[in-house]
Amino acid sequence: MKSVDDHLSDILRTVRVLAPLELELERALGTTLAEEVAAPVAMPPFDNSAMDGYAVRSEDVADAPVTLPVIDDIAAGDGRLQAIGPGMAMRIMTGAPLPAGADAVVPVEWTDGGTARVAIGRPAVKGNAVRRSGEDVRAGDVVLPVGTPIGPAQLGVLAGVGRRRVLVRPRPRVVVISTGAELVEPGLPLGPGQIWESNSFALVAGVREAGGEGYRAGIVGDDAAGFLDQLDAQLLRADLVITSGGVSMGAYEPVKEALGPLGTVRFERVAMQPGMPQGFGVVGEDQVPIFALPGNPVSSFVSFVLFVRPALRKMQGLPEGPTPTVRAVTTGPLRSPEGKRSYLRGVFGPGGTVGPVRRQGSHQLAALAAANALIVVPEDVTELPEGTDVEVIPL
Ligand SMILES: Nc1nc2c(c(=O)[nH]1)N[C@H]1C(S)=C(S)[C@@H](COP(=O)(O)OP(=O)(O)OC[C@H]3O[C@@H](n4cnc5c(N)ncnc54)[C@H](O)[C@@H]3O)O[C@H]1N2
Ligand code: MOO
Repeated sequence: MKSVDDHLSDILRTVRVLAPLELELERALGTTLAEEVAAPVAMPPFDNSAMDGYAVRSEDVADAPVTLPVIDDIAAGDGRLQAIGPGMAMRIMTGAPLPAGADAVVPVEWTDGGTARVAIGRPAVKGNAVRRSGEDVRAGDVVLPVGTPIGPAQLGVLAGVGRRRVLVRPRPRVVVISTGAELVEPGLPLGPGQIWESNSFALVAGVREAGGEGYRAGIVGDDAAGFLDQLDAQLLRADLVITSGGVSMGAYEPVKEALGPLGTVRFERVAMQPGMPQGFGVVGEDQVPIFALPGNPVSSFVSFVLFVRPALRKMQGLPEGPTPTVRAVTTGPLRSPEGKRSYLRGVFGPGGTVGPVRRQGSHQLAALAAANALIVVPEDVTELPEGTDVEVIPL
């Protein structure tokens, strides 16, 4: 059987980072920066007041209390300003440009608030309540390097340095196709032998959380030709395809049947539990990567976390590597099949502990939903006593 690490290496070797795209700022949230962004001018672009108060020359208020004539009012946004001479004050608002000659702002709270003359109660030192030009960023400074994930604060600084459009690695568009004649859309009544389709909901949500755009392409029955038609139609809009079901050893395995003969998708047994049967390769003229995940709900979910999420990160230009883990100490004994790496569903407890949930079957979706972690048990370990230090993937 192939190891989990080898399978992930093959995937990351095949998957390519998406071509960059220029987007309006409003559409850039969740993408990754594909250019270095520098400030075209200093930020702030001019010296300005940090408070509402009075612009003064600090030497004129050094012996406060003093009273000075107020010769002008400066609001934020005011353009051309007269300079301030010795012994004068100007009323100034937060964000308004500091007039030439002034080197300090006296907050209004230290004064009588006068408009023609102002009584200043205490001295303000040079630079008091003044925000200097370039104090945030100097002209030409890089504010965001290539590869930065764009969140709210990064969007803020892009706009703050005057950008309207930005070059990014776009969100990967991912189509999820579920296969299985037994599957029914949730919300519709179940007939005999049927279950509600759930994998595509979890997978699309996982794609979105990982920074992609996920689309459910609906359910395909156990018919290879029908599956290929659906795949063909979906390839037009997909950077990546995920299928679930139809990859094991049964008599009706439409995904394996349809993709196997293409020769570009390999179906393998990976030494892991759950998620042993895995298909991966490329399809179509554009060599779109395709993951053929096993149908058991926990298996498809765990496969997503281990294999699809790292692929999506690479496509977005984010740092490559396996899904990160943390350490925790087990609160109960664990069992694992020999020769397979297990990903047991668990719950983090207080103080860095983790315990397995009670039901560990690949079909036990409710137990997965009750877990918040996958406990990793290495291939060569079959039993672990309580109190063992283990690797854990937070969910
Ligand atoms: N003889 C063998 N049988 C099986 C083997 C094996 O090695 N030899 N492997 C088992 C393992 S492990 C897994 S995992 C599954 C994988 O099966 P498939 O990928 O072919 O998936 P299906 O047979 O279509 O479905 C499996 C199971 O999951 C349910 N399912 C499928 N799709 C969905 C969905 N979208 N939403 C909810 N539930 C879904 C389906 O009803 C089945 O119960 O094969 C084992 N068998
Ligand atoms: O390996 Mo399968 O994925 O147990 O259920």
